[in-house]
Amino acid sequence: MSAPFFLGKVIDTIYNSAADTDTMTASLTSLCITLTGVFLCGGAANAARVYLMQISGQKIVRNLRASVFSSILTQEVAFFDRNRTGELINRLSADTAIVGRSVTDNLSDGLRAVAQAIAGVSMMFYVSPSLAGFVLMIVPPLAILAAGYGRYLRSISKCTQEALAEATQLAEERIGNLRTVRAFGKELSEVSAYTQKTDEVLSLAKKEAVLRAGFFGATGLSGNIMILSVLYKGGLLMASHHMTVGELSSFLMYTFWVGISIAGLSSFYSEMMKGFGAGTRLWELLDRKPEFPLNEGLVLPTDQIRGHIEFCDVSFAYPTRKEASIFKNLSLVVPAGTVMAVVGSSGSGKSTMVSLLLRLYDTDLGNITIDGYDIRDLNPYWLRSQIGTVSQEPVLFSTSIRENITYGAVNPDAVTTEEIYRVARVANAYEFIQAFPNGFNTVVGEKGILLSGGQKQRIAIARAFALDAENESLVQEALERLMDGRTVVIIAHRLSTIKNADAVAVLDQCRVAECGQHLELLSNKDGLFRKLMEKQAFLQEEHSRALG
Ligand SMILES: Nc1ncnc2c1ncn2[C@@H]1O[C@H](COP(=O)(O)OP(=O)(O)OP(=O)(O)O)[C@@H](O)[C@H]1O
Repeated sequence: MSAPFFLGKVIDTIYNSAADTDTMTASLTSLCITLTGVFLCGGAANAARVYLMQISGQKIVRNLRASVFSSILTQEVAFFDRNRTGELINRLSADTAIVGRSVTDNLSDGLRAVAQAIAGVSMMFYVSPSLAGFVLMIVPPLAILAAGYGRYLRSISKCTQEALAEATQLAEERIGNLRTVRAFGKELSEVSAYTQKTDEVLSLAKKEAVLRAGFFGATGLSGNIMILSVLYKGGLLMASHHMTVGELSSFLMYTFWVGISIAGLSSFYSEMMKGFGAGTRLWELLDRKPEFPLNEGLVLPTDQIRGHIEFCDVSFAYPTRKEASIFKNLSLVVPAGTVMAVVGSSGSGKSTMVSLLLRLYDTDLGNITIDGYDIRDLNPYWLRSQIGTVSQEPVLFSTSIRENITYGAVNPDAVTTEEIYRVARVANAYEFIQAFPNGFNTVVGEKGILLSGGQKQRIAIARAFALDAENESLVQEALERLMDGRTVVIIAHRLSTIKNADAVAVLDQCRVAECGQHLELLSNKDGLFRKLMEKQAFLQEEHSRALG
């Protein structure tokens, strides 16, 4: 007996031999045994399917997260001027989770629904091709409806993720800067701003719910239409003796089965479209090629580097503000082994010079050379590893002091405790670190918030030392040791720092307006440097008067 007819034949037997109790009992028993067997096998197969899909789905999510994170970290710095942290974090956590869900539970349930639908439809065709053809006429309009619904759901899902990203961005920024929010007493207004953002998410969720309800209603209705058409057309076929009661009953069962599969399929389809919507933003990020490479280009032998820096006719504007020129034909020479102090009014481009030297951005015109090599030909990763940076506001990570110091090393795991102690001593940081109850294992808090400004700077100096393995005067002394035997560019505000420099460059009007030794520049009464220093002396005087 062929399989698709099995149930039909069983029903026919039961129907035809209703009077024959023995045959009926035998038939019912065989039906029960068969169904039990099917259930047991189905149970085991189901368990295996769910387990395998879960594991492979989680692996997909893990790989997706790692690829997205790697893609984010390799983008050029200008990318981060355009994309905000909270939004990127949202892509990494929420978007990947949605895509993950659509490829784990959902894909597994979807595959089962597809298999069930294929089996059911094949059975229907096997039992009665003409009836199956008639009943399945509902499929083309349903497919058109599904296509429209899918497209709309995808765009709603994308909008929802974007709204959610904005809410996350707001939360991330305000929580990260809670001290400022509190200082200005803005807690309540920030809460209402956040609620407003999440309201957008809610209204999109409502739209999605309406859409989903409509689609699910339509698929449910199509199931009912299929049953009704089986009863109608099947009834006619039976009346004209083209179908037996058993065949019609089994056909009806397969139709139910296909109806249930369609409900499962529509749920799968909805989740998949939602996943696609969230995924669009992820694929954009994954496919994005950084504007310049991270680890390609010339690597010079370390013993050949002298550190002669030249800015030649450099013109530059930030990519996000192309119309505002920062430099126009700026030229500056910093001879190897010398200390150059760069001064200028606020916003004149001092930090920008350092960003260009580190090749965080490329110049628009002109070039920057180190020992005659254009930095665009050098491997950026290697270039940065040759430059130690100590910032006025050093950024520490919320790990231990030990980890923050070794972060500067090429291979942090290889740095010994003795080396860490040595660099900490040179940076004048050893004493205060050891005074903490947990010493070098003290966790510094987010962005080093649990330390004072001077302590943060000294740890940053130790970190810059690790590269090659209570206050201003200590920082200054530590800096002097760091500068020994190197070419140094200092962005200086204080005369005390400028005094120790071999030369001073004054930035003004997008170029180097004055350059020379500080005494020489000071002697020029109408010079910019003189004016800047007079202003600073005046401000310092004001400041001490206000304090005292
Ligand atoms: N990432 C950026 N995108 C767009 N514009 C920027 C960016 N960073 C700085 N700028 C602008 O470039 C100009 C120079 O900034 P820069 O930080 O180099 O000045 P600075 O001389 O170091 O200032 P300060 O003494 O106040 O620290 C400023 O007008 C600033 O607004």
